[in-house]
Amino acid sequence: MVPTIIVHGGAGDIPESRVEGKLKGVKLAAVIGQRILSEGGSALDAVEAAVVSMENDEYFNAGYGSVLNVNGEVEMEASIMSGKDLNVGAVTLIKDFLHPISIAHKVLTDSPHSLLGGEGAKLFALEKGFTTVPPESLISQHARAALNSFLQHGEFGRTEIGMDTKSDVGTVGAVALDSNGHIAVATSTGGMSGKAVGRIGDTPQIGSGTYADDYVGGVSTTGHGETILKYCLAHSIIKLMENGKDASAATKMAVEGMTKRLNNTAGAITLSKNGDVGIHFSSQRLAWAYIKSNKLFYGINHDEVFEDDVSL
Ligand SMILES: NC(=O)C[C@H](N)C(=O)O
Repeated sequence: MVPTIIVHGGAGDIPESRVEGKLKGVKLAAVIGQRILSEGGSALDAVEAAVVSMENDEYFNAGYGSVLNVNGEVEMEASIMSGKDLNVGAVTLIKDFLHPISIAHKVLTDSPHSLLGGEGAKLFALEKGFTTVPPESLISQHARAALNSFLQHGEFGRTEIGMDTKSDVGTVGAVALDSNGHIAVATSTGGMSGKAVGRIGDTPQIGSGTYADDYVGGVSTTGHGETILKYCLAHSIIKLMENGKDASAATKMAVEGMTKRLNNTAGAITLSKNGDVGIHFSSQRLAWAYIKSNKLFYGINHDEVFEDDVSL
């Protein structure tokens, strides 16, 4: 099996000033993940490493740079899934760790549970040796400005259709196929600016933000959480593929179907079990990148594909 990785850096109405930083970040994340795969590493390790790289980057709404809830606090969530055995790990309401995706991965490997939240997730992380960081150290200037703008003009629940909120975008995700034919998916987010304290979105919910099945493929989603979770967007795409659609057609059909039915936007990245790629977004933009046959493909606007040579 030829190993492949695809990553995204969030769907939405991404302002011009954030385009370059996001493209740089998704390209780097794809290279980091692909390096692990090309050395024979697992899809799970590759997607974690790709997401960790974007959690470190203030251009994304995950880890450092996460958007803020209505009280001005970071509350992050993440999930990871192994297509080999359908094992999952997810965390939510994480306030003081830099890498929620790594804690989610530990839940997958070291816990009998699938989703841990809040205080329990913190206890688990501490038990497993993760170190806390001061919550303020996760807050970027951009996230603060986004909350201020939300508090002045925002209406929670509208992304692009009907309302201009440029601040929520930047959830990150990765889907990888390794040389053993295993698929893994990871997704991580700070959620949405101005969300209620304790709000949980689509990202930690398996079938909505993340799904992986070696028999079919893997999907990571981004966009308006309350909409994505009603449609179980990631699993909707998997179902369409199971019923014969290719990765590209299934991704487009489910994202467009969700948008039509629920009048809100999202994006998704997909890999089939054979490594075929699907990318679709009903939002204005979605930053994405993938690597195939030593070529790095990437883009952010509709109908746009750039290509670079890549040396790993
Ligand atoms: N930008 C995003 O993708 C936000 C995320 N899906 C959420 O609603 O929590």
